[in-house]
Amino acid sequence: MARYTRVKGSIALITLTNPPVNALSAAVRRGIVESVSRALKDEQVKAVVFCGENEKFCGGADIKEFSGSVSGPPLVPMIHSMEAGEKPMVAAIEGVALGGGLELALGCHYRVANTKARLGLPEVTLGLLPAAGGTQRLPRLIGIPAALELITTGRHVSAQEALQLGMVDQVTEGNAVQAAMELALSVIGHPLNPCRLSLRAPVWAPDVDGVCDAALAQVKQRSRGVMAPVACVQAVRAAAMLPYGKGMERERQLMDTLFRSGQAQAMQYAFFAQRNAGKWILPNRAQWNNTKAREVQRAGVIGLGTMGQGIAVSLVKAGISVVAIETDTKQLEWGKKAVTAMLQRDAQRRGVSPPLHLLTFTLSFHQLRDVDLVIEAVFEDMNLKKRVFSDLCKVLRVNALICTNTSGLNVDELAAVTDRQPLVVGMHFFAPAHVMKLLEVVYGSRSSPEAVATAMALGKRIGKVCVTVGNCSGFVGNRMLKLYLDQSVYLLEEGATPEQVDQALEEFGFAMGIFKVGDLSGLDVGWRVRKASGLIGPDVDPVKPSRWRLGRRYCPLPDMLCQQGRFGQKTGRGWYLYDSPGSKEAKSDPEIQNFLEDYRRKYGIIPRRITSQEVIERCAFILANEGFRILEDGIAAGPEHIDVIYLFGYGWPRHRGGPMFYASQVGLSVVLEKLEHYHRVHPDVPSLEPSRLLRRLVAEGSPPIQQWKSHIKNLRSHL
Ligand SMILES: CCCCCCC/C=C/C(=O)SCCNC(=O)CCNC(=O)[C@H](O)C(C)(C)COP(=O)(O)OP(=O)(O)OC[C@H]1O[C@@H](n2cnc3c(N)ncnc32)[C@H](O)[C@@H]1OP(=O)(O)O
Repeated sequence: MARYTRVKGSIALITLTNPPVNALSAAVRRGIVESVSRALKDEQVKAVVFCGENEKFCGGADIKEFSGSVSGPPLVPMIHSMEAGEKPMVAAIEGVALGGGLELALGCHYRVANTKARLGLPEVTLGLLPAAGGTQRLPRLIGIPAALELITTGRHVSAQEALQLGMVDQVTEGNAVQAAMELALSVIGHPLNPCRLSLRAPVWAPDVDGVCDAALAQVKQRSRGVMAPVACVQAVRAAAMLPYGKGMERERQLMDTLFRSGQAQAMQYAFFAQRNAGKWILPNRAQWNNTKAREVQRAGVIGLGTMGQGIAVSLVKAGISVVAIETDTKQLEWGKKAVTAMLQRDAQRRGVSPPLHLLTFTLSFHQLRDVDLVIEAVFEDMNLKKRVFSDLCKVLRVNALICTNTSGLNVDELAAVTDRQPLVVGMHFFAPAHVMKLLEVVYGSRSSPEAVATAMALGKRIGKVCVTVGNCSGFVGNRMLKLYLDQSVYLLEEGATPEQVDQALEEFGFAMGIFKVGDLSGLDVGWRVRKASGLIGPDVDPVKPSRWRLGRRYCPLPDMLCQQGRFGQKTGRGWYLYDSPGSKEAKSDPEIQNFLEDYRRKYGIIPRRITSQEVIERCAFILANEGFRILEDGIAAGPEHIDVIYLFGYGWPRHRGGPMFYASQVGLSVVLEKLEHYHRVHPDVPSLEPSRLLRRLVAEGSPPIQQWKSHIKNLRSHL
C-alpha cells in the first residue's frame, strides 16, 4: 500500500498508506518496490519524494508481522535499490520516522522534516537492532558516539535535534512534503554519490575502540542481561571497522540471533500489552470505545504529603488548574514549597516558565466548589478517608467526581459514605507520583463507566500508563506484591541472606532487589499496615514472636527489624547498612547476618543452601499464581493488564515480559509442577497452592497467553 502520484510535472510522490502509523507491512513494502521501479523507469520523472499518509511518515517495520513468518519484499534490498537509484530521492518526514521508517529515510539522498516530527531507532526497546542498514548508515551520517547513543537507547529526537546532529538536511515549520518537493526540484542533476551513505568510508573517530568499549560497559550496567543493547554496540562497532558490505553482514548476523530470542518476544509482547491496557473493559461490557469521558479543567487535591505533591505536579504540568488543600498552615506551606520547587526544577530543565498560576493552595474546602474532580491523597486510613469523603460531599458540585488515591483500601466502603457512589473511583498512584508511570484505576461495584472513562482519560493526559482493576484488597499490584514479599522473607528464614536474594533478582533483571527496594521505600510503611490489619498486636510475644498467624505461616523478621529502629535508608540501617541516614549506597551489615543466625537458632531452623533458581522460582511463580487467581476473580481484564502493572509499577524487567508472560514462556506445566513441589514442602503457605486457572490451562494443553481470556470465560461460567 503505497500510492504513486506524479506532481509538479517531474516528481513522483510515493505515499505510504497503512494507517495509523504507516508501518512497513508486506503490502507497503511491495507498494514501495513497485513505485520506485515505476519512478525510475518513467522518463518524465526527475526526482522522487516519499511521505506518509495522515502526516505520519512511518512508524517502522510492522511489529505484528514479527511473530509469524515474514513474507514480501525484504527491507534491506528495497532500501538499497532506492539509494542506488539514479534519481534524487527525498524523504518528507512529518509526525514520526521510527525504526525501519527512519532507515528508509536514511536510504534516501535527502531528508526534510517538519518541526514537530520525531525521529529515532527504537528497535532496541523491542529486543532488536535497526537491521535495515540503520546501524551502518546512521554512524556514517552522524558519527559513532551520537549513533551509539541513539541506537542503544532507542531515544526519539526532535526535528531540531536531528538537524543539529546532521540526520536531516532541512527543518520546516510548514508542510514537509511541499518543502521536500522544492528541495527535490533544486537538486535534480546534482551528483548523488556524496548522498549515498553506504558509499561513505567507515567512520573515523579518535579511539573508536575505546568509545565502543565504554558504550558496551554502559549498556551492560544499565540493562543487565539484556542482549539487544550489546548487539547494537557490536553492530555500530562494525560500521567503524568494516566496509559497508561487511558491516551489513554483521548487522544481519546479530539480528538473526536477536530476532527469535525469548527477550525480543517478551519486549514485543510488552509493547502490545501496554497498548492493550488502554483498551479497558468493565464486567458490565462498558469499555473504552463506547463510553465518553468528562472533560477535566479544574481538579482538587486533598493532602499535600509525598503522594499529593506528586499528583498536584502531574496535573499542573498537563495544564489542569489545581486547588490543593491541607489541614494546617504548616503542612500547607510545606506542601506548597515542595510542589513549587518541583515545578520550577522541571520548567528550568525544559527551558519554559513554571505554570504556577494554575495552583491555589488553601485550607478551605469551599474553594473546591467548582472543581470537576477531586483526588483525595490523605493518609492511608479508612476512617480518615471516610471523613474527608463526607466533608467533600458538602461542598462539591453534585456531579463532581471523587477519586481516592489508595494503595489497597476498599473503594466501595468509601463510596458508601458519599451521596454519589457512581462518581467514586480509585486512582492508585505510585510514589513518586510525578515520576512513576503506572496508574491503577479502581472501579467499585457502583462506579459508573463515565467515571472510569474520566479517570482513565485524565491518567493518560498526565502521561500515565493506566490499567483498570477491580476492587479487592491491594487491587492487582499490591495483592500480588504481598505474597512476593512473604516469599522473600521466608527465604531468609530458611537460610538465604538479603544479599543473595537481591543478587538473584538483579541477575534476573530487576534494577534493584526486593530488600534494597524495601530499604528505599521505608520498612515502617509495611509495619504500620501489618499493625492496622491486626497481624501485630499486644498478644504477640515480644521475645519469641509467633511464626503462625491468622491460620498460616508468618515471618516476624521485618517487624523485629523495625522494633530496632531499622527503617531502611532514612535511618541509615535496614536490611543493609548505609553510611548515614538518607544515603543510598547499600552495604552488607554483619549485624544482619548475626541477627538472622540468632533468629534461626531461636526457632530451631536448620539453614540450608538456597540457589538463585529457587529464589526466582518462588518469587516469580508466586506472583504468576496470584495473577491467575486475580484473573479467576475478574479483578484484571487479562494477563497483559497484570503484566503492564508489574512492568510500569514494580520494576519487572521488560525483557521478561511480565510475570504472566514469564510463566507462559517458562511453560505452564513447569510452573504448575514447581508450585506443587513448593506447596508440598511448605503446606503452611496457602498461596503456593496452584490456582485453578493454572491447572485448567495446563489441562487444556497450555495455550498461548493471547488465548487465556477465552479459557477464563469458560472457567467463570462454571463458577
Ligand atoms: C524480518 C526482518 C525484519 C527486519 C526489520 C529490520 C529493522 C526494522 C525494525 C523496526 O522498524 S521495528 C519497529 C520500530 N518502530 C517502533 O518501535 C515504533 C513503535 N510505535 C510507537 O512507538 C508508537 O506507536 C508511535 C509510532 C510513536 C505512535 O504513538 P501513538 O501514541 O500515536 O499511537 P500508539 O497507540 O502507540 O499506536 C497506534 C496503533 O499503531 C500500532 N503500531 C504502532 N507502531 C507499530 C508498528 N511499528 N507496527 C505495527 N503496529 C504499530 C499500535 O499497536 C497501535 O495499534 P492499536 O492499539 O490501535 O491496534
